[in-house]
Amino acid sequence: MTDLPTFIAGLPKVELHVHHVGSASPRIVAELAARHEGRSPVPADPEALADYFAFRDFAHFIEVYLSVVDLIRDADDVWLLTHEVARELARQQVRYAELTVTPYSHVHRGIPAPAFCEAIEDARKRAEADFGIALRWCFDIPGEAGLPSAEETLRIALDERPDGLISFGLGGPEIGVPRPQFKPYFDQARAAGLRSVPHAGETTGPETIWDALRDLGAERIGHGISAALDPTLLAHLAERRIPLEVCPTSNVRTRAVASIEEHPLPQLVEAGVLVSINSDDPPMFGTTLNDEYAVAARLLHLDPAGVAALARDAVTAAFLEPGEKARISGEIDAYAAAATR
Ligand SMILES: O=c1[nH]cnc2c1ncn2[C@@H]1O[C@H](CO)[C@@H](O)[C@H]1O
Repeated sequence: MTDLPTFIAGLPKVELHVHHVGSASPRIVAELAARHEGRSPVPADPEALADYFAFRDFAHFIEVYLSVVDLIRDADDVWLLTHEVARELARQQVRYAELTVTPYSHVHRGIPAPAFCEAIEDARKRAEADFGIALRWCFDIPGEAGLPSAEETLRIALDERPDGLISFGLGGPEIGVPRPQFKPYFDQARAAGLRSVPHAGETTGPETIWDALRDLGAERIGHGISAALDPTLLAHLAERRIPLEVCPTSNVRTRAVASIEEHPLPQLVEAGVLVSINSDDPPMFGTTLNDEYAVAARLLHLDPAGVAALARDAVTAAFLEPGEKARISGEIDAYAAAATR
């Protein structure tokens, strides 16, 4: 029997809640910072960068996040970031990932939408060829930029419509950014066949999750951890099999949760809610997807069979064609059977 970290490292997985810029490794950040020497507060030195990625609170996290977004100045930077993020996911045996990108933030910094979409699409196709990983895009609205960014994000999604685009999201701060105002944009995105996956209940209460369900037609919820405070919501999510994209270490590092021991993941699972485990912004939180599976295994007291079941739940929650779901689940079953023989 292999030890749990080794089992997790080799386990085929999917990742559903991971941010494009948030996945820039220290090496990539250093390379991008070096390209724009001196004009950024983001340190190029990996040691200094680890200290830079320490957040007083969620608002401070968003401020730091946007300083890394500033490093991405042209389509080449976009391509480099995307291809390297795919490499790191594939290294962790990720077969399929829904990567959240925020086109508004890059277009707003001078990268034309067609060039941005061409860069992510070319990197996506090259990553599939180079690493055997399937990437799909969630275009998300940076909530702090309000309705103008919602308008622009929807326009880019519908006008450019890159082949890999499958979903429409809403990120950034929740406090002071009520979900209902974004209903018209989610209505149009869903009418165009995009799946609805807003963040909600990360730094605010269950009512934000109810708003995301009722006003934005959410099919999955980004984070959604405050559902643990509302038994009616828990029952609703469980009965309707509405998945939560849980990112345990993220919630501790952004101070949304005081400590990993207090994370509500066990209550969510106990209530029968379908949960996927994700890394969110791994280098910024000093974690990896594999580390997040190890954290979940510890919090949920899982053995390898239990961890394999978590991986299968993420496949269930994915916006994947049924045949692809069956293929990846079959890989998980075969791996788990061999490893636990
Ligand atoms: O954990 C998170 N919660 C909310 N937004 C996030 C998170 N990680 C990265 N972003 C990103 O923050 C940017 C500014 O709004 C958005 O691009 C969003 O995708």
